[in-house]
Amino acid sequence: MSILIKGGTVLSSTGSVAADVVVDGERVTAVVAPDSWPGNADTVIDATGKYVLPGGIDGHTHMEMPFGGTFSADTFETGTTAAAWGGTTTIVDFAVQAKGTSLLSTLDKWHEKAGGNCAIDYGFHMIVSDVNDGTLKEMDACVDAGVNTFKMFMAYPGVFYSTDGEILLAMQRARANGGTIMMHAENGIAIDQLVAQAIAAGRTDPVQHGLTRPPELEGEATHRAIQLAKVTGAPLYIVHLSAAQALEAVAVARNDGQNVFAETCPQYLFLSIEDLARPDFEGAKFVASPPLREKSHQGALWQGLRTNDLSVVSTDHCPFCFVEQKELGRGDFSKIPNGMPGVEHRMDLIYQGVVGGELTLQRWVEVTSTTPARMFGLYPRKGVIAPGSDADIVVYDPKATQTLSASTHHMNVDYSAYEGLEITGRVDTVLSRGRVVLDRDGWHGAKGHGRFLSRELNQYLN
Ligand SMILES: NC(=O)NCCC(=O)O
Ligand SMILES: [Zn+2]
Ligand SMILES: [Zn+2]
Repeated sequence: MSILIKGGTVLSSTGSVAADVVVDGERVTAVVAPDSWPGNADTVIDATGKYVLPGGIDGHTHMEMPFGGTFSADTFETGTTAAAWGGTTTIVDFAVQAKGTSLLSTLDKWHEKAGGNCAIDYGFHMIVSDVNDGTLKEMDACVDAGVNTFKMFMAYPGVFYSTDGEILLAMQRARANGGTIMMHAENGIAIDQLVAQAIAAGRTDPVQHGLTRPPELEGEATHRAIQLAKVTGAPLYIVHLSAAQALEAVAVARNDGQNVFAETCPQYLFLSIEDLARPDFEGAKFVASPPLREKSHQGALWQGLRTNDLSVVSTDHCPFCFVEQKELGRGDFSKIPNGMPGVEHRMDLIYQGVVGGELTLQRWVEVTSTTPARMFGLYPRKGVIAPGSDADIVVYDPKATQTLSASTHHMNVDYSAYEGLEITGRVDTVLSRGRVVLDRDGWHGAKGHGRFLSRELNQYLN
């Protein structure tokens, strides 16, 4: 089955060019000057006036994640389908080690959950929540199994939290086996005290979630994680960075030549603590950790994306329904399941940065696709349109407009964090490994099309 995508502007992280793209089977076979391909394709996609870009890679999602006594609402099927609707053709989700269990049994469990259910390709990171001799040894086996990124938590004492000593041990192991430690950097010990004080004083509304997790405690934890990484020589990737103080710590380390990388998420660029403060428990829709910040942080984050101190935009997609799930924390904000939906809107929202002059087109592609591909060991199979690459391709209409809404999105969650937001740009057609999974006629994908990606090591280091 061959496909010719003709008449479009092909984007990469380094430039844009008028070109036609030829796909044969699952791969790109040629990128040629307009109208120069002599062959006859089975299917021709007219991309006139549109961008043709490598499919998005969302390196931070949580499908069916156990959290706070419930599970995030998207299954691997619904979540990967929604991702594709938004122009994302690869996700890297998190397998979650429960305390007292092994990493390899955890990995088996996540393979069972995702296998045969994903509409697009997927990989796994491993959440390490129980550091012991067995776990440390198993980290090597995870690397061999293509899961070489290990998320640890300085937040959530009693749940996912690791002590500084445990983090140090895991970093030493990652230093030895080529893995990368991903860090949820918030000072959970201090935060828990602030949370207990708020509850005792009767301050129980969702906005307290933000007020008890001040940006200084993200900045402090980020700095501490960076120092532990420096002592051990391990590479470090800060996940869901939200605060200017944390960005400053990352920038200092990078200027020093340390292998520290960071991602932010659309919610920190577009939403704020004012959303957490919405009345009638509406703020619960916006409870995620780190919390939404004052708007003053947003300019620093956009700047960080330009300077590459923030190299990746992921979503931290972790949806919980407002009715039934967020409800668990009515009367006690600390019981609201942490997380927000977003996997469907990342490409569109970051494109607003292009529309608004914050980012170039090339940088849009770089932070949403090419850098995640390199960071998570998938390049050049993913993250670029070039001969030999997987034909994960998005045809994007830069002039179309759309209004984001729960009534039209495809995520399995009963609200949109961006309800009513009018934006410019829209996904037109998406190919996943050469299969047109959606176009203007609708959905043509299928659960089970997505394959597990055994990933190479971080390509910025190896
Ligand atoms: N971010 C969040 O609130 N929920 C998902 C788990 C995590 O990434 O910490
Ligand atoms: Zn986290
Ligand atoms: Zn997360």
